[in-house]
Amino acid sequence: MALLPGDPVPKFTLPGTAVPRFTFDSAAGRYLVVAFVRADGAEAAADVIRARPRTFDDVQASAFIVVVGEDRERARRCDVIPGLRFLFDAEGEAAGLYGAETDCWLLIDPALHLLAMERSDQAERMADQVAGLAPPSSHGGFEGQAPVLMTPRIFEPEFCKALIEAYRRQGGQPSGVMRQFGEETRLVMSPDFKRRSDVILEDGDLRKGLVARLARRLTPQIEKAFAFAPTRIERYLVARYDAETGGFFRPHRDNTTVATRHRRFAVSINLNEDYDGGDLRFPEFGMRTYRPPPGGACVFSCSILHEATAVTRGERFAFLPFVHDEAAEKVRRENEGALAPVAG
Ligand SMILES: O=C(O)CCC(=O)C(=O)O
Ligand SMILES: [Fe+2]
Repeated sequence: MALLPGDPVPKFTLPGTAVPRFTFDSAAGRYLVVAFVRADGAEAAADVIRARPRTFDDVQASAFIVVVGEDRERARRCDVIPGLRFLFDAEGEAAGLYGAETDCWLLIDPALHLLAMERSDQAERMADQVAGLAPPSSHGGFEGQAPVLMTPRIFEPEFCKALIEAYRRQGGQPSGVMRQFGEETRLVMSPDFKRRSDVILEDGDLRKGLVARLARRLTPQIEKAFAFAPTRIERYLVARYDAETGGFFRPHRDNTTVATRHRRFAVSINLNEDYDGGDLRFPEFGMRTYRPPPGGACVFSCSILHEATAVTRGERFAFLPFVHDEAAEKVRRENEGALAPVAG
């Protein structure tokens, strides 16, 4: 089926110059220009972008030159950060998803929907057009707003304090990210992508207290906002991001590996407020940030792109479970075999 303007664009993951796997859809939040080219056209395509550094600055727009087929010059290709990245589609997999011949330029909106598709003779015109487009946050003609639930007073102040104390007692460990390698889902450390320390709560009374508060105060709100009734909690996890390490979690989705496919909604309940930065942002839906008050929750679909911005002063504590239902629990059981045993 041919891709038409307005359609969501297919997702793909390809190697880049600096990373073995670049997840294209994590670049949402700015206009994206994607050029599918053969190796012999790659530098000419890159020149179109390099000539416009003020447009391709990773704020207004980012460009991807996708080299389809063999590329003998691959080792010599240079990204220009911000703005320009090469991706290598040796098997023509991504080009195939787009029904793209190797002379195809796409303009994609910040929410990953197609705006225009052109041949390379129109590339300069397309690149010029990007400079004049509305800021990414208001690309639809209105200020973007993420489909998230912000709801206060899930935990009372004393309970927030008790969770922070439990964190300090147990001591946080640097936390990793889930990645898919073939059939296996592995937990890997990636300090450029996520910088945070976590505790999985062991205290039975605290766990009971958590379940009771979520069931009484949060579940009804989720049912009302999303017509979804969670029955399961995953991860009794208290996280700490701090200013010393500039703690952050870069844009990601929570259900992209086999062993995490069952996740439905992510919950961020802030436990304190004496810090700067450390806000949530949903780049597909604008650049405004979301910060639940202490004890309050931000609930969002595990499928939407989200990030936790860097903490620049103090420390941020948050309780960060995922919730799902019985149908999703079946999916979890089917897929739990994919999870690689954690080493050590
Ligand atoms: O810091 C947050 O509130 C969000 C954390 C997050 O996205 C995650 O743990 O997957
Ligand atoms: Fe997340």
